[in-house]
Amino acid sequence: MFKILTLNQISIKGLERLPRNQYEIASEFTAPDAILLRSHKLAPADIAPSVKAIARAGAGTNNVPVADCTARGIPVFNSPGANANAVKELVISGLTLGSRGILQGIAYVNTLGDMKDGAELAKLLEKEKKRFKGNELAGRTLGIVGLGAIGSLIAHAALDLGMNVVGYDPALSVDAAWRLPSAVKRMENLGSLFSRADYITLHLPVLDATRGLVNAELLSNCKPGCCLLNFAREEIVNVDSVIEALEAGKLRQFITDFPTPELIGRDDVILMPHIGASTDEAEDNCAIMAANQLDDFLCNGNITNSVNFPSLQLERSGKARLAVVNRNVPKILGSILSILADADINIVDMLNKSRDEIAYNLIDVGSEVSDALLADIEALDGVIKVRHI
Ligand SMILES: NC(=O)c1ccc[n+]([C@@H]2O[C@H](COP(=O)([O-])OP(=O)(O)OC[C@H]3O[C@@H](n4cnc5c(N)ncnc54)[C@H](O)[C@@H]3O)[C@@H](O)[C@H]2O)c1
Ligand SMILES: O=C(O)[C@H](O)COP(=O)(O)O
Repeated sequence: MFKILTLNQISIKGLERLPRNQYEIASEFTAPDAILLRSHKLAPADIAPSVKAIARAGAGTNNVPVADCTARGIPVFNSPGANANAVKELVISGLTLGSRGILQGIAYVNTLGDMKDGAELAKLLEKEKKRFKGNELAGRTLGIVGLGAIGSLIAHAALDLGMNVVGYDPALSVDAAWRLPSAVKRMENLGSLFSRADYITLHLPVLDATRGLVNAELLSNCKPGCCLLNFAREEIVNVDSVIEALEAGKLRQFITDFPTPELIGRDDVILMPHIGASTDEAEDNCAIMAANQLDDFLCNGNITNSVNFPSLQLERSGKARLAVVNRNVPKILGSILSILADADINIVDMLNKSRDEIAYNLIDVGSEVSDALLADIEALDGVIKVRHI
């Protein structure tokens, strides 16, 4: 029986992927086998020694201490693309809210509750509506920073709205490049994107290299009247620089899913409470993907969509399976295989892959493996974790 610790509310459709005869699921456990979470901020000390895997039902894993998990031999999974459509739809709403006086118009109408004469009300609204006039998106240029799962969906939607689209992504994967519409113009650097766009939307992860990326220097490139949207992460944008750019008229509006105190109450800012992925569909998709990946790892040792481990799947064969995590240095695999050979244990199938500083091995053997032999493998210099599945 595996114990799964949930640190956020996880969609029931995902939890149903973890059958009750194999899994106990609760929000409190002292020695869980795995952690399933969304945006809960996890500290290294919160990860019990019993934890074998962590699954983030969502895209960003900046709330998980990934480097610490790698050092401890714990794979961290996420759900790439599973909430991308939800974010795309909210960004399209952001674009329309940023181009017309929609929120201001709604707020104005709501002040008129005392007017009881319908004809008078209609006359007043016809007189006042010019205050809420805006501009169309068609013909304007949208700059997309980060052209992965979300950025590429937004590129398609913006082109459908008649916008021109320019994009920047220095780490674009081949798969992501295939998904991009050919009409997206590739920008060589962020400065060029910022100087061309009427609207700029951010869809990149927070990393050491992207923290504070949108700063005063970059914002100085903006066309006056530009509108910036941040549905990626708070840390990517320097809020003081954004406020200065708003006050200098460099930016007309800032629309974000990550409010900070100094932004609240400003007329030139639209704040949402981190609801980019808050749809039934996205919550179900993310939870199902995360739970399936966790199940396949705990039951078979297979790894799909990990942010720190290599991707690796091996059909089950033989009597038992060993899953071994070790430092990615020569000779360790040879030492593991020698221990098995000395114990007369035949290897039926095996797969070994590495990613950065760690290597991961699935070894199917023809006979049962004793606890003493597992302890010998675990005691090898450079071996981080051994599981007998
Ligand atoms: N508001 C929300 O609720 C919400 C929901 C989902 C995701 N997000 C955030 O959006 C981010 C992107 O999500 P995704 O699903 O599109 O991820 P993704 O991994 O599919 O795409 C991210 C893209 O950013 C690119 N990138 C990396 N560094 C870059 C840089 N310096 N400049 C430009 N591009 C760079 C990558 O190459 C990749 O193509 C997530 O990491 C998460 O932080 C927010
Ligand atoms: O990175 C993500 O997937 C989003 O920020 C969604 O976060 P949430 O699952 O807490 O809504």
